[in-house]
Amino acid sequence: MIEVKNLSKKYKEVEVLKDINFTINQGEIFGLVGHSGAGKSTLLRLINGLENYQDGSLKVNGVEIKNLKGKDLRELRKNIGMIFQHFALMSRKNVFDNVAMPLNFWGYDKNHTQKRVDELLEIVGLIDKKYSYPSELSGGQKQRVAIARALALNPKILLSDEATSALDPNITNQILELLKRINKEFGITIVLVTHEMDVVKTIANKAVLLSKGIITNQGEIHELFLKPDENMREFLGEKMIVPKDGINIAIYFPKDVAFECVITQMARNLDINFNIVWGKIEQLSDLVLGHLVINIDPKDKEKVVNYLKKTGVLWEIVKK
Ligand SMILES: Nc1ncnc2c1ncn2[C@@H]1O[C@H](COP(=O)(O)OP(=O)(O)OP(=O)(O)O)[C@@H](O)[C@H]1O
Repeated sequence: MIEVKNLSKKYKEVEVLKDINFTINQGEIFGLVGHSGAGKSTLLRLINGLENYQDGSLKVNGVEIKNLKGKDLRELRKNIGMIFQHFALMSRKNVFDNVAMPLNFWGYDKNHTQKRVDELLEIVGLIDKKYSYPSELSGGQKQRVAIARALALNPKILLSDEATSALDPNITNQILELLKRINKEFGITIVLVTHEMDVVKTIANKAVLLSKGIITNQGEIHELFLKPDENMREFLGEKMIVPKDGINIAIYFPKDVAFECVITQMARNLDINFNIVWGKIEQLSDLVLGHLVINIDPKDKEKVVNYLKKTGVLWEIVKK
């Protein structure tokens, strides 16, 4: 659905996206994650043709975005809804008129617009606020209006630029639940830009991690979290503090063995003692992942390694 190949983007002489490659399939919730200035918003603007790129290819439904002009570009944007951190609502228009804006722009008749706006306000749970003005709404409600407006023309893709960054955690979760429901019920592909890994963890299926215009990591969410490498750990702000003595072994529990008693069984079967020196359970959108570090006596290393190889868990010896 969205295919990015060897894409590069420059602002004057500064290359802000370098050799970007990824594919987003229809119906996915895909995260573009990274620190401020990584190039996430730029990438999102390239997808809906708001900006141009110098090298490489960016195709939406097989169409090269760079080549689109005039009516074709407007048609592309009709198929792509967008929501923003600060909602971008018109303060002088009420909820109904805000949601009706795209329908009016495309010249739909009054009856269709009335019906469609009511339908959308039902979907986002705001039918009772139809005649309220943005200033009378909470942040979460404003974002719901923005979501309704973004869906007005039945887009195939919804782009979300830090849509929950201005909201508190509780409201963030409600908006993420709404986005999940929209994705499921209408099959809309969602691309979300965020600097919060929690957001991606909660709803995305796949993500790319961007750093200074380069993709450092990409894949299924559970893979990214299952065995986070240096880049992921740095992004997550995670510092593993482990003992200097002995051998530290990190064990990652994939989805199908997350709850099995690998550790206790190993202690019993091998008749050894060890310490658990670091641990974390990660709740992802629909699964739980475990990550433990054990500290063993060097004399047990071979036994433990051989045992772990047989269990099917992922593991590695932590470098000192
Ligand atoms: N219109 C522009 N002209 C020149 N440079 C720009 C322009 N827009 C963005 N940049 C630069 O491109 C780089 C990527 O910016 P971008 O906004 O895409 O990052 P981001 O990851 O979305 O960050 P943030 O979360 O802070 O918005 C930054 O170095 C930024 O200064």
